[in-house]
Amino acid sequence: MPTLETMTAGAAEPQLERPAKVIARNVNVYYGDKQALKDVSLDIEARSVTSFIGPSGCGKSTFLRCINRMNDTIAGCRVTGRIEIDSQDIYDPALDVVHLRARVGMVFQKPNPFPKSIFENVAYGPRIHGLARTKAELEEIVIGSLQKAGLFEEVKDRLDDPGTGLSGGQQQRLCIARAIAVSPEVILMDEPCSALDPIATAKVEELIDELRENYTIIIVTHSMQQAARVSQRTAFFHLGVVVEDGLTDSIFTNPKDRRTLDYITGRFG
Ligand SMILES: Nc1ncnc2c1ncn2[C@@H]1O[C@H](COP(=O)(O)OP(=O)(O)OP(=O)(O)O)[C@@H](O)[C@H]1O
Repeated sequence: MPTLETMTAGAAEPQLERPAKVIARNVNVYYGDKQALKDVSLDIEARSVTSFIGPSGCGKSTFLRCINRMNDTIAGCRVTGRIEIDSQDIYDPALDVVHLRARVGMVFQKPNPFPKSIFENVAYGPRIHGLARTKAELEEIVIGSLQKAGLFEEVKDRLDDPGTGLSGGQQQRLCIARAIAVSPEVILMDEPCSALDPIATAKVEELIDELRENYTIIIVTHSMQQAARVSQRTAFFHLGVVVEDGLTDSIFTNPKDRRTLDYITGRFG
């Protein structure tokens, strides 16, 4: 573990190795009178995994929800500032939010398959977004998504069985298949493994590593080990601000801010 002495004060953080997919500038979020995020500015690298870490209540999920405008659905929640995906302002009033949420998929803490068959769970999104013209095309999307989510071999003989009958880890991979099925560009994952056992967690982490070739992934995690295992970049949140962000290795071995050091060495959180 690093000590304050080993921290290089003010060293310039390396630039992103790939273009930024998501750019946030001066984002503030309020729930009624309470400010949950303060002036957050962050670049999220394309086709890479970024972890959001930080103590409970510091605003990680709030910021995640800004990226697909899920906060719009929370009464009393107000967002200011600017967020762009591929240079497009996602808070532009003319933007189609349904289309945005297809581009920016989300996987939640608790696996939440629909009370439908395994097939229908994955087919639902492509159907409502009109992505398949024929039954064969729809089947192709469903099978391809289950394959990408590393689940197809385990469920290929029971696609008509209820999704809710799968194990927790399989359900989470089903939810990832469901997110992938509408060809998103960004996948947001809010503590996707916290309800899973270590073996199911390892499978989902392996999957995240494979998916980063094609998708920009942001994962909120309480596990610093998980952040270190799965992400190339990490942002540390504390009391509604992003204290620092950078390459995961540098955040964990050479943090620049005392608060990051205290968090990663377990002094709080
Ligand atoms: N729907 C909501 N209504 C009111 N306040 C909220 C709401 N959601 C979050 N908050 C508040 O905003 C702040 C940030 O919460 P948020 O859930 O984003 O933090 P977090 O870092 O994701 O926490 P955790 O790690 O515990 O999930 C907290 O003070 C929380 O109580």
